[in-house]
Order: sequence, then structure tokens, then C-alpha cells
Amino acid sequence: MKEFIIKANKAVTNGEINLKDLPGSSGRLDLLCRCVNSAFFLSHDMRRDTIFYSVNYGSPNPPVALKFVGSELKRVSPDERSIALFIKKALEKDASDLWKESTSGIYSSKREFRDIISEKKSEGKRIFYLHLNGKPLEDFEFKDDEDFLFVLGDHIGIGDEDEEFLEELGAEKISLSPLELHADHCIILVHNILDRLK
Ligand SMILES: C[S@@+](CC[C@H](N)C(=O)[O-])C[C@H]1O[C@@H](n2cnc3c(N)ncnc32)[C@H](O)[C@@H]1O
Repeated sequence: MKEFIIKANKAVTNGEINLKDLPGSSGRLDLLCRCVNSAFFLSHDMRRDTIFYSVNYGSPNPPVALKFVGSELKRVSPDERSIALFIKKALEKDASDLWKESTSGIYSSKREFRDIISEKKSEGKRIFYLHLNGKPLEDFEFKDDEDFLFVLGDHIGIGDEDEEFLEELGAEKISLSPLELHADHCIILVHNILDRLK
């Protein structure tokens, strides 16, 4: 199982989303939609073995965590507007401690970024923090039977405190490229690495 989590520092936390202005008034929701696209969409197929989390810290009610489960997703199509519409439906629900499903495979809850990561660590997942200045990809070995969580920042990054948290947790800091990439492109590269193990 491959899981990804992104800290979406500015992404909105209610359903008041202007589908014509995802980058601006919705707090870079465009970026989030592209990450969902990269996490799940193949040409004429979907990645059923993937889960993607976004933890939104924008106004008016942060944090709200969103969970997308590949094996359960239905009717979502790859374009940003379609994905944003499903995110809007999820954010229209009042988030509580429990995961609530809004549409098939899409859930929301009132959870912190760190709590989800800690939960994955206690489930025995190997935690990677994707960062330009991490150790090069070539220094790591991946096995097909391992479960992974890959942690990503948005356009702002995850901030010093969450970086310290990940270091204390023993997350492996990995660099995919000598160049700074977009988060959604990092997801594609990770999938490609793991696809080649099969
Ligand atoms: C556009 S970058 C963020 C840039 C932001 N200014 C920062 O300081 O983190 C978005 C995310 O993609 C990931 N990323 C970007 N380039 C990477 C690379 N070369 N290797 C691994 N991860 C990378 C990181 O998780 C980063 O937070």
C-alpha cells in the first residue's frame, strides 16, 4: 500500500469554494487537485492501491483532513474542476473526530497533519519525508512488500516544527531530484519508482 500526505497550508476548510478560482480564493486548491490526479489517475485506469491525505490549514476552520481511498473512488474524473467539486462536497460536511464519507472513497475529519503521520508510524509504515535536500533517491532500497507513507509540503513547505517532528519520528528524508519540483510531480516519480519493483 502506498500512502501520501500533504500539508495544505492555505487550502480552505469549508465548502465555499469558487470553482473558477481554485488557486486564489480557495487557497491553492488547484495544487491539491493536481496531487489527487497524480496519486490516482492512470490512462483508462486508477491506482487502487493508493491512499492520499490532505490536511487543510486555511480558513475558516482549520484543520480539516481529507482522505481519498483509491479502491473506493467512483465517478471522479481526472480534471481539476471535477476533483475540486468532490473536495467541495467533502468540505461542506462538518468535520468531527471520526472520518465521515461524503462521496464514495472520499472522507473528511478534524485531524492534525502530525496525528495522521503518527498513526501511520504506529501501523508500521515506513515514513519518507520528500525534500529537495534529503538523501538522494539512489541511497535507498525499496521492497515491494513494504507499506509506505510519503510526506509532502505544498508551495510553502511543512515548516520547521513539523520537520523536527518528522526527524524525531525517524522519517527518512529523501530527495528525488537535484531540482525543486512540484508536489504532484513528486507523487508521479514515487509511483514510478514503486511500479518498477513489481
Ligand atoms: C514546490 S515544493 C515546496 C517548496 C517550498 N518553498 C519549500 O520550502 O518546501 C513542494 C513539495 O514538493 C516536494 N519536493 C520538491 N522538490 C523535491 C525534490 N527534489 N525531492 C523531493 N521532494 C521534493 C517537497 O515535499 C516540497 O515541500
